Amino acid sequence: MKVSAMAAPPTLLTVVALALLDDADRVLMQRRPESRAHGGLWEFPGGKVEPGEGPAAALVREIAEELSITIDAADLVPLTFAANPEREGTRPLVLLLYTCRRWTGSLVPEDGAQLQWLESEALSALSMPPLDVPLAAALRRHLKNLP
Ligand SMILES: Nc1nc2c([nH]c(=O)n2[C@H]2C[C@H](O)[C@@H](COP(=O)(O)OP(=O)(O)OP(=O)(O)O)O2)c(=O)[nH]1
Repeated sequence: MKVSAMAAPPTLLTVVALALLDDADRVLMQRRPESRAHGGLWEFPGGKVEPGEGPAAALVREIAEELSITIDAADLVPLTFAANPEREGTRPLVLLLYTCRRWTGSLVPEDGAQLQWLESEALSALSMPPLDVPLAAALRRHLKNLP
């Protein structure tokens, strides 16, 4: 097929997510407002990278918006990623997970959202959006020094 006859390919959507860790290796999880997509599910806070934005800058911005705290891009450590199944007609998406152990300010959830600090063992009991599930499993392995 000629390129001109093909529909414009959907561009990759990059989404960033944060495992914010406290001194006891607990992770902060966020329950999405009921009214939104994936409403009521627990996820790593974060969101979409805007055009022209880098992933670390996007995460700093999303965390300020969602949790009302300040993190420094220099404190972000990439951990792993997840991707949706690549199917024709579906926009490809990658979800990049970073860890961070430093922040300033007090945690305040967004309207309708809830926040909870959890031991990594407790993550598997949460209802999560599909791509957060493998991220949580990788975080648990990382925190337990497992392969
Ligand atoms: N965390 C997470 N995000 C996912 C998954 N699957 C999936 O399509 N997404 C998409 C939904 C959103 O477009 C984006 C997450 O960004 P976001 O948290 O800012 O989403 P949102 O609902 O607030 O924004 P919007 O899409 O309504 O504009 O990633 C998943 O399994 N986990």
